[in-house]
Formats: sequence, C-alpha cells, structure tokens
Amino acid sequence: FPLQAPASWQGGQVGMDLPAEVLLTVMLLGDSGVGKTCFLLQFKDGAFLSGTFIATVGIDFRVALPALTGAVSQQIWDTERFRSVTHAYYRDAQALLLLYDITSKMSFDNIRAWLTEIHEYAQKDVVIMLLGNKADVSSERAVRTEDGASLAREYGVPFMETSAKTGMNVELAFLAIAKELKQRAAQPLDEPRFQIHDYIESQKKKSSCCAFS
Ligand SMILES: Nc1nc2c(ncn2[C@@H]2O[C@H](COP(=O)(O)OP(=O)(O)OP(=O)(O)O)[C@@H](O)[C@H]2O)c(=O)[nH]1
Repeated sequence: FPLQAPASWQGGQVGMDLPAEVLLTVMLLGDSGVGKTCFLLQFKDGAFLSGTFIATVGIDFRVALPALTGAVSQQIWDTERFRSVTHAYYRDAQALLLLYDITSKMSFDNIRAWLTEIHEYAQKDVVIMLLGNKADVSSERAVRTEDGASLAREYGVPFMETSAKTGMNVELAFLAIAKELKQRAAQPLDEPRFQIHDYIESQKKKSSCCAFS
C-alpha cells in the first residue's frame, strides 16, 4: 500500500499556488464511533479539501489549505480499524488527536490503552491532544469534564471537550497543534516555547458555533 501520498498532493498543492512551508502529519485516533470522521468533516468544511480514500488500508487522507494555518499544510490520517497497519504510520505522525466520546465510558476507559500504544509506536516528541467529543449531548454524558481533564493532566497532554456536530473547538484543536509544531520547527529548544496548554485555555471558550447538516 502507498506509504506516501502522491507527490502532487503534498505540500498543499491541491489546485493551489500558496507555498507550503511545513508538511504536518496528524492522525486521529480513538474507538469506533467517537466521531473521528465527523470531526474531520467538520473541519474540512472550513479548511480542507477532500483527499482520496486509500481503500486498501482504510485510511482517509486529506490535505489542508495552507491559508488556515499560515502556510502550514497538514496531512490528516483518520484511522481506526487497521491497527496493525497503522502502527507504521505512528512513526510519521507529528501530532495525534486522541478522541473519546463523552457519552461512552468505554471509549474513555480505552484512552489509557491508546496512550500505551502511542507511547510504544509514536515519535517521542509527538504532540498529543486529548479530546472529549460529542460535548453537545450533555443529557447523555457518561464522562465528567473533570475526569477528562484529570486523565490529561496525568499524561501531561492538553485537553478539551469538542463537538464535531456544532463545531465547538474543532478548528481550535487543529490550530493549536499547527501552532505548536510550527513553533517547534522554527525555534531552538532553549528559547521560550509556544505554550499549547495556555493557548487552548485562552481560546477554547470562544469557539462554539455553526450548523451541522
Ligand atoms: N451529537 C454528536 N454526534 C456525533 C458527534 N460526532 C460524531 N457524532 C455521531 O457519532 C456517530 C459516529 O461518528 P463517526 O464520525 O462515524 O465516528 P468514527 O470515530 O469515525 O467511527 P469509526 O469510523 O467507526 O471509527 C455518527 O452517528 C455521528 O453522527 C458529535 O460531536 N456530536
């Protein structure tokens, strides 16, 4: 199966002449049904072009418009079913969005297993963000916000609740990792770093919105 996207897709070149300075690979992880596909689709409406479904491995490939992230383009991998195959992809990912469903305790309980797997297969400095999705369905909530936050603290990763339905915090998740990775690429390690936690905390209440068709 193809490990690399066709060259013509890379660097945000899909019908665009904007320069792509950095190519980021982001993977969405989490149990089946937590909303990974919807999460991507929600963001795609604002920023992404559809890529091609790589049928052989079931991985959905999308390329971002560089305009959104300031000439940072992203490859987004959405994968759930093909665990053994996707181990190979962990190595290439600079960022992982790890989703659970706030209405599913099991999807939350499985986050530890996902994190174990990530630590085994992903790059040591991968940016991980924990996302409690489906925050719009508070009537069926099975996981408290504090429990999400506390698990995230335990693993030292940023956390927020999102809704792929309303769009709440979806764009922020991508923007935060894009900013973090861009800063890392641009700055020597001993200079003050972009604080992804602070950025999310300052931004996350602001973004909620949108229609879901
Ligand atoms: N209310 C609500 N429903 C959502 C949200 N995100 C996804 N859903 C619904 O949850 C179901 C599963 O969403 P998917 O995006 O297919 O989940 P997935 O993680 O890609 O699932 P797999 O492809 O099986 O791994 C669908 O019925 C979605 O409409 C959300 O934020 N809020």
